Amino acid sequence: MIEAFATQDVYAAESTLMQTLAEGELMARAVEGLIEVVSARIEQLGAQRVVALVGTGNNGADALYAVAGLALTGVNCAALHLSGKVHPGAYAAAEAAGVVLLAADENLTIGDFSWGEVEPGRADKTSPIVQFLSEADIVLDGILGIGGRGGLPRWGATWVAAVPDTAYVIAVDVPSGQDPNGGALSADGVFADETVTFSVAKPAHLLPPTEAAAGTLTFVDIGLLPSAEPSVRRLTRDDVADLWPVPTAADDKYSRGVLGVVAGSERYAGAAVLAVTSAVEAGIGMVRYIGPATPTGLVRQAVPEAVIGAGQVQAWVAGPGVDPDEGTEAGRAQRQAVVDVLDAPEPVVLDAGALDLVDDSVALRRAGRTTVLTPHAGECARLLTRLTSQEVTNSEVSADPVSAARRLAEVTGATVLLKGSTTIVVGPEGPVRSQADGPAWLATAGAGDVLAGVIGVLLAQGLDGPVAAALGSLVHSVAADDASGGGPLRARRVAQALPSTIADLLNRGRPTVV
Ligand SMILES: NC(=O)C1=CN([C@@H]2O[C@H](COP(=O)(O)OP(=O)(O)OC[C@H]3O[C@@H](n4cnc5c(N)ncnc54)[C@H](O)[C@@H]3O)[C@@H](O)[C@H]2O)[C@@H](O)CC1
Repeated sequence: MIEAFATQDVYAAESTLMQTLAEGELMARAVEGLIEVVSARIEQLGAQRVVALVGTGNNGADALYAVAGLALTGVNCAALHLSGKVHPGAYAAAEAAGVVLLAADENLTIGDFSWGEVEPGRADKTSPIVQFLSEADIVLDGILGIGGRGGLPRWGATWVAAVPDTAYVIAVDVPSGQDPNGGALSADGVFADETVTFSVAKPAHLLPPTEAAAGTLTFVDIGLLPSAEPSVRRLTRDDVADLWPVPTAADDKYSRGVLGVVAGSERYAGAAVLAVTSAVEAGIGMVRYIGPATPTGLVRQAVPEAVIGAGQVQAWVAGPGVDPDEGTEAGRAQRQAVVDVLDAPEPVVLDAGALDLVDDSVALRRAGRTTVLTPHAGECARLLTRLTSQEVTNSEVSADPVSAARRLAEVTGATVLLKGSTTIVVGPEGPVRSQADGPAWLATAGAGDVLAGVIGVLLAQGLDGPVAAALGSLVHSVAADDASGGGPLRARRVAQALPSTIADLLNRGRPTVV
């Protein structure tokens, strides 16, 4: 599991740890790890020149000490820093190691040359800053770390605008200008190829949309161990074996969980097949399917294991392919079946068409009962608009998905899984969960029906809402990765990949006995 901690908790852990260490030891560990990572990239990329952007805090000191260390091993290194506002120890080390140093003023002048007119994104080629950075193969961003607040200062934005497109950008700890605790993305902040962070992730690394600015996340262990609760959790493939329910010899099909699936309509009949297939492939004891004639016929044919009709279940999936507008008798009956599920005592996944049937009675009706809502951004915006009587747009949800998911969890009392390239899970309490494991090919019709089936299986087997949602999302994405092999995929293949994906994940790390 990857856990991200809020900056105040990281600072608290730092100060506790520093009391046990010699002065400078913690930064020395960070710098040593940073040098190791940058050296590896120099080798991999055949890089000739490394340029550090050095801010006024310890983050800048990390970057400057790192280029000093690299220069001592013969690497061609340079550093841009603010005149008079640089860590003295790091500056002395860089000077002694022969790092080429350029000091710039906060008021955007260097000597007589004013480069204050350079607009971020439209760097003036005659600017000495642009020229200084033009030869950089690797740029080490040490402008702001976890002490950064309120985006980049103007001088910092101008430095970033001068970074050549061809450079490989490594952010030290946090991409400068992006809020370390996550939040809106800053367009003139750093968009790194890689971020080297220390011991633990920060929320910006795991949460959309700032996650997009962090690039690949690399950890350097400096011994930090925050005692606070994490703000964000992300499951990894290594966690699956500990969480996924595995049957024992004492189990039968009923004890392994029975899932009720209310899915499909005349118009969206295939969704029923996908959700039921997914549940069966993900290892449910039994599926009971409820739906109109056409999807029922398809389910009978495609999934002979499914039992048609109501009966006792341990959890429900309601909504895939349910058409909220179907005016037929069968359509009305299917909507009533969804409404009945809303009142069921068992855990429930409400997806797609069922979300349109969620009104402000849901918090009361499902109080004390496990409920997982699985909207995408558009469905989340529609739900929030309806439930809060305030217009919320799709783009508002996409710009700050964490706040939107939190708000929806608050007003419904449910666990909200907000779909996206990074999927967010917010429970009624506890940390935010974030999963970003699937290939972009997974953005395909029917993928959500398969996801709902997997989460339903986990709820039927007794997992709580947030864990079922996050684990379901991870396994669904890994199955998609396995099915895709780097190319296009259809939702049915994601469902069909589930048995071998789950087997691989369960056997991961298990020693082979020959
Ligand atoms: N405390 C420690 O012992 C360690 C800290 N480490 C590094 O130290 C970093 C944190 O250092 P700091 O606490 O000095 O914080 P930063 O280096 O992130 O910068 C804080 C400085 O920038 C200023 N600042 C913040 N936002 C600004 C803005 N928008 N415009 C202009 N100035 C702004 C602050 O007033 C402060 O002077 C970590 O991210 C990490 O890189 C590592 O060396 C590990 C050990």
